[in-house]
Amino acid sequence: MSKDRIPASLGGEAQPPSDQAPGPSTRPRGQVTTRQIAGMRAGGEKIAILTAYDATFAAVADAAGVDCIMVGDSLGMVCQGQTSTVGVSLESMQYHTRCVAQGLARAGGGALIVTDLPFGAYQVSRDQAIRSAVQLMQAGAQMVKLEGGGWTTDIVAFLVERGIPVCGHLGLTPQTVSALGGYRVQGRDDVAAQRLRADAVALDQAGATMMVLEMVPARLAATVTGDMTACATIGIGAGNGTAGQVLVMHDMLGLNLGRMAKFVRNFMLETGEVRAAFAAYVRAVKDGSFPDNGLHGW
Ligand SMILES: Nc1nc(=O)c2c([nH]1)NC[C@@H]1CN(c3ccc(C(=O)N[C@@H](CCC(=O)O)C(=O)O)cc3)CN21
Ligand SMILES: CC(C)C(=O)C(=O)O
Ligand SMILES: [Mg+2]
Repeated sequence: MSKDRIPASLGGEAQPPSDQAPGPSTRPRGQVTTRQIAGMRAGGEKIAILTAYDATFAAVADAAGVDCIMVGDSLGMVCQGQTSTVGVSLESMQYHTRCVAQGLARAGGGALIVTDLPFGAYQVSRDQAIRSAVQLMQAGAQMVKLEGGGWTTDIVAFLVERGIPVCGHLGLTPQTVSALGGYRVQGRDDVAAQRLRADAVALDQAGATMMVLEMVPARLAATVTGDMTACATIGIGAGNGTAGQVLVMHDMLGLNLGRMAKFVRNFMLETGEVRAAFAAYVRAVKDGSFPDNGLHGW
């Protein structure tokens, strides 16, 4: 699906980069679909995403205009107080997905729900991956996200063929923090950059609708977002050349247990109120003013 460019008749004509901020979102009210995400990627409207883990915050983020809500396994860190995402269970992901889906249903919200497959729920086999993904879809997810390149291509294609939209995740993949040796920038040298580009193309061809690029050099993320792939690249600490952005909700509200990552902007400081902070984030992503720190020094 992601290989098919959206025809101009559906508003999918690619636009050259522009200094001018795009107008208000053309997304119709109601449920955001994978088709609309593909159209936004092709048409140049930036995709604004926040994480949420419960009904109330999900409904408030939706009302502020986020296109997707990610039920991230970061909940292990921000909700459960763990120091990594490695210990998060599939049951926890189901529970928080249900909370978010219920909140959106009750508020009449239409943001697309993307839930992380947690560590250990897709590494064993394609069988295990589809069973886990089905559990998340039945809990209310509308797309599942999994981390890694190379070896995941096969799993992504398998899920997509069976009707489960997939979001990839390359660069800093927190589930493999032990192997990576810490939460650090990825794809810096030529070999690592080439591997990331190859992984991105493979995920795109396997049918991924979206792809998170976490803590990679801005130039590399922008290259992957060019003609190389058709899927919607979503950056976090990856500059502003991606098709969209995501932040952990708590971070952009200025709330954290540990050290705040450099790529975070605290939207509470300029707004003083949660609803306004979410709205300011959506506006800043849509008009391209967040992130504003170019290469982030990496
Ligand atoms: N609250 C929260 N926000 C996140 O963005 C997040 C989570 N939790 N949990 C899952 C992963 C882990 N992530 C992280 C965790 C730490 C850094 C960090 O410490 N970055 C430093 C180091 C940079 C470097 O050494 O190159 C930074 O200053 O940005 C970044 C992303 C992103 N995800
Ligand atoms: C930050 C997003 C991309 C994520 O994976 C998470 O919240 O777990
Ligand atoms: Mg995650």
